[in-house]
Amino acid sequence: QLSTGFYSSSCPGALGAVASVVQSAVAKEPRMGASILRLFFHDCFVQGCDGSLLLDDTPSFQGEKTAMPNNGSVRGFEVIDAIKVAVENICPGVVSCADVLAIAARDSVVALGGPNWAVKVGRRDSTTASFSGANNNIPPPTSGLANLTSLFAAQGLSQKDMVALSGSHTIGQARCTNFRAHIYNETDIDSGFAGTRQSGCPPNSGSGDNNLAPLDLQTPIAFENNYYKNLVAKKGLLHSDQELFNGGATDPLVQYYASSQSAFFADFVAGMIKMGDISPLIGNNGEIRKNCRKSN
Ligand code: HEM
Ligand SMILES: [Ca+2]
Repeated sequence: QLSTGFYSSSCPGALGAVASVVQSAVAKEPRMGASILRLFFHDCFVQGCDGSLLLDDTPSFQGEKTAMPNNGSVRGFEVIDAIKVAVENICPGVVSCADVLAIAARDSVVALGGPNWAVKVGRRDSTTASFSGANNNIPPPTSGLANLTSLFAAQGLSQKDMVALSGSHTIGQARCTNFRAHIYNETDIDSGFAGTRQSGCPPNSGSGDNNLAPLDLQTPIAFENNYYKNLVAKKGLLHSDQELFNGGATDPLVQYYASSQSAFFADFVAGMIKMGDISPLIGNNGEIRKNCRKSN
């Protein structure tokens, strides 16, 4: 079972090494903090938090990177590689890639002004990945509230965890292809905001698909509760975002987080710890990869 002190004697420098690489990466490009946080989510929802997402495709191995939610979208693997090199330099063969990702996700949130918490570690790395799991388990931005709730429930996460973890969309960017239908065809959106986003995202698919817009219109590189304030103002960028405040069961929780950043931070931390507990490989299961991109 995972614990916060797992590396305290085997690699006391691990936490500091991860933090320092994350801090310089985020200083260089603040969006990287968002990208790393998302990697942890996309890892944990497929076979648990086992580093499966980090494995590269080869001619004889299909990984998760080209699955629908990841293809052309996930980023930050070079930073994970750099962290792994730094950690291998101080204690070779000790710290898993799955743990590197869990710690880096926390450090990314902290680097952008969010809450801090003690990360549970002791995960080992998978030798397998699941392309179909990545396609089926990670919610698409077209999801409605019921679908979002059931995809989180399938991972042992509650609707409250789902709403709190979605506050991650207070940082980072999304591509036009993922919010086009919401800003052109839907009515649960502030019309001024829809117009603003339409100007950077052409209406026809195939044109401007990869144009970026911030998930939080005001402060996409600061981790606070603005995401929920946006939802209350009908300024959620993704269809799935606005589903959390669209006349359904989660409206009161969104309003609560919009009014209390400390309540959001507390529930976000609880959700991150719960998500980090999804099906870890422990004991003799899995391995400690030397290179996060391939099994040993
Ligand atoms: C609730 C269901 C969720 C859906 C439907 C969803 C969907 C998406 C989509 C479509 C994007 C934009 C990707 C692109 O356009 O390339 C995105 C970005 C992002 N997501 Fe989520 N997400 C969800 C939950 C989460 C959770 C639980 C986390 C973290 C704990 C998270 C963290 C992020 C971050 C930080 C970004 C920005 C990444 C960057 O700028 O590189 N999301 N999400
Ligand atoms: Ca995984």
